[in-house]
Amino acid sequence: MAHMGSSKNRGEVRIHESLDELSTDLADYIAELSEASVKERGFFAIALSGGSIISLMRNLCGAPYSKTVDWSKWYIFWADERVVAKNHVDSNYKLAKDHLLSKLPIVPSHVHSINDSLTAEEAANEYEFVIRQLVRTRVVNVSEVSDCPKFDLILLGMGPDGHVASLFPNHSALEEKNEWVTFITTSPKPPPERITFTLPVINSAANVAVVVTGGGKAEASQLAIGDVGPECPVLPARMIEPSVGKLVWFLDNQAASKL
Ligand SMILES: O=C1O[C@H](COP(=O)(O)O)[C@@H](O)[C@H](O)[C@H]1O
Repeated sequence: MAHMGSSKNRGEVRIHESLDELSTDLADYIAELSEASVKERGFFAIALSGGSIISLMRNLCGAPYSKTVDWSKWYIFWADERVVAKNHVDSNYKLAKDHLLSKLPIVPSHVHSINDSLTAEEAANEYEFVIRQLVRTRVVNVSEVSDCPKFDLILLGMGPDGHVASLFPNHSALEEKNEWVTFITTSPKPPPERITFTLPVINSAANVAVVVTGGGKAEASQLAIGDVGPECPVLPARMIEPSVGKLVWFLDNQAASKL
């Protein structure tokens, strides 16, 4: 049974006793948001991350979701991507394709990944252009309070250093206010070249979920969600503050052990 709570201005916090329980809750949450978005707008625009979150979404591939979710209305994006070939072991696209997308009846033309033949800067610019076209046709909604896209759901993981998407602590990409998608060539976690949604885009989403598991992330979880003093470092994960959207944290007991 998950413990639910809220942390001052840090959204809803769901703490799970096991990874199985977390996966079940995460699949239910995503399916409910999909149903609500399709009913309201006719589309479900979801941005994925790489890393551990993909295997934690595994329950979506089975019953009842294979029958109850309207997969034809899903449009897939990435909150961040490593600038490597699509068949490279480091590719977030490959990870999602191998373990999730290939098992779901998603329309291939609804899957929007980066162009892997470009430089990081070109790939970021082109990806932003693609998103702009889809905002124009309202496949991706637009924010009422910024000129940013309003994704129905952005799913994020968090590294032990508190990074989310490819927004790393003390990196200048955190300051980007104008671009929707930016690029970095100096990621402290390999591979070095990446593209990433910027904070304004993440904070304009209708829903943001951050999924964090394992004791190695307990300290960062405390700094990202807990009551901390002004002397504590402000991690990128703490900068996730949707302006009108809803923020939900999915933690296991170990990641939540210092909250
Ligand atoms: O490099 C990345 O790391 C984060 C966190 O990954 P995790 O395996 O620790 O959950 C991930 O969310 C991001 O998409 C990825 O590019």
